[in-house]
Parts: sequence; structure tokens; C-alpha cells
Amino acid sequence: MSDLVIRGLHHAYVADTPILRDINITIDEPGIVAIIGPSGTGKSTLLRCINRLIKPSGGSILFRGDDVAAVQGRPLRELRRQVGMVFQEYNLVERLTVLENVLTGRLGYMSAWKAWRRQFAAEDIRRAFDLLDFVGLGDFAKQRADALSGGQRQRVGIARALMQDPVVLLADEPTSSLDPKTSVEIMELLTTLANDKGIPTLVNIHDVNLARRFAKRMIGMSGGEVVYDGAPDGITDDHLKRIYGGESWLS
Ligand SMILES: Nc1ncnc2c1ncn2[C@@H]1O[C@H](COP(=O)(O)OP(=O)(O)OP(=O)(O)O)[C@@H](O)[C@H]1O
Repeated sequence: MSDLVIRGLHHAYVADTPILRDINITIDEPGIVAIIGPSGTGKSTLLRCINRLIKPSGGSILFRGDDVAAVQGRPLRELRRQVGMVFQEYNLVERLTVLENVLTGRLGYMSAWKAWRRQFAAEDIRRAFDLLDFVGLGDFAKQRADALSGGQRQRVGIARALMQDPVVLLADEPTSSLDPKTSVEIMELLTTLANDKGIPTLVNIHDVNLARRFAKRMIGMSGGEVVYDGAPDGITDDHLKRIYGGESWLS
């Protein structure tokens, strides 16, 4: 069964102003799927529909067979915790330590009482340390999040997402706040976990070259529609003109 099957997805925040139009995407392999497209074309809206931060106006989002677009309440919480999220601005709790931030990825699996008291199981704490080693922050567990660089913060955000045991990972412009070298390092890390841990990872990204370098598949969006879905080396200048419009920027 495919991890994620999106069929006929459409969304309008305001009536008669469609943002997503008839999106059809199937994700059934590990690796990076880069989503490119101009500002305002609906890339973030698509990710927010998949993890149900917003309820789509129509269509289905089958997550291993369960329709995320249709569920509510507890089933929705159970589905949502299997979707890891990595954000442009990291979304860490600044006053908490790195380890505590990673552990928050586990809150969706705990009872309200244990979550409120931050009573994490010994196994979760051990795993959080392992994940910090995996993302290269083994020596930073006790530091406060606000003492870290942007690249280090994003590594914490990735470890926190992994703490959820996600079936799918969604990254919304994870490199947009980072310098070029750190951006490459973060994409390398996401690619390693997408391939080695076998997690399909959808990445919204503005940097087409970075997308080409790391993605195994690219989805180009324009005007709320998918206009390219295929291999990175299949994207031509004509496709890029269709996605972004104009051509002077290509030279
Ligand atoms: N909560 C909202 N209410 C109304 N309109 C919204 C809301 N969120 C986004 N939009 C509009 O939906 C459109 C798509 O926005 P979205 O953030 O999904 O685009 P994007 O492709 O991710 O852009 P960017 O690359 O700049 O992040 C934009 O016109 C935006 O103004």
C-alpha cells in the first residue's frame, strides 16, 4: 500500500479563490521529493493539507489507506503524529534544552497527564540522545535552544520530527533561513535519513539547483497545479519557464 496517495485535492481559503486545483500525487518510495514553484503557488498549503493543519476544501489524502482529509478528533491526532514536520524557522521552544525540544516530538504518543508533566519514558530519552548523535549534536543535549546557530537549530528540528517515528516527513523550506553551505549540509542530512531510514520526505524548496542535486523526484507547481512530476534531470528550461514564468532569470 502506498504511503501517501493524494487524489483530486483542492483548497480555497476564501470561496471562489482556489489555491490548490486538482492535485494528484502518489508517494510510495523513500527519498527526497522536492516541490518547487513560485511564491504563492500553494506549496505550503499543500503540506498543511497533508498534515491537516488545514482541512482541504475537497479531494482525498490517503495516508496508508486512511483518508486524512476526512477524519476528526482522536483518529486525526493518531494520523498526524505519523507525519513529521520540519519548518523554515525551526519552531523550537527557545527556553528549553536541545534534548527537551527533541523529546517534545514524543508528546503526541503520551497521555495528556504524562505529557503535561513531561514524564518521558527512559526509552524515549535514550532514543532522543541517539537521534542527537545521528544529527551531529551529541554534545549539545543540555544546551538551551536559543544558544544554537540556525543550522544547529534545524538539526534539532529534524531530530524532533524523527522522534515521532514518522511514516512521511514534510519539510517546508527547511533551508530558506540558512547560508548556502549550511543549506547543503541540511539537505545532505535530510537525504541521508530519507534514504537510510526509508522515510519519504517532501521538501518545499526555492533553490532549484539544490532541489536538483538532492531530490530523486521533483514536483513543479504553478497556479496551484502540478505542471511537472518526474526525475530531476528531466526538468528543462521550458518546464522552468512554465513553472516560474518569464525567462530572463534563467540566464
Ligand atoms: N490562512 C490563509 N488565509 C487566506 N489565504 C492564505 C492563507 N494562507 C495562505 N494563503 C494564500 O494562499 C496562497 C498560497 O500560499 P502558500 O503559502 O501556500 O504559497 P507558497 O507556494 O508556499 O508560497 P511561498 O513559496 O512564498 O511560501 C497565497 O496567495 C497566500 O496569500
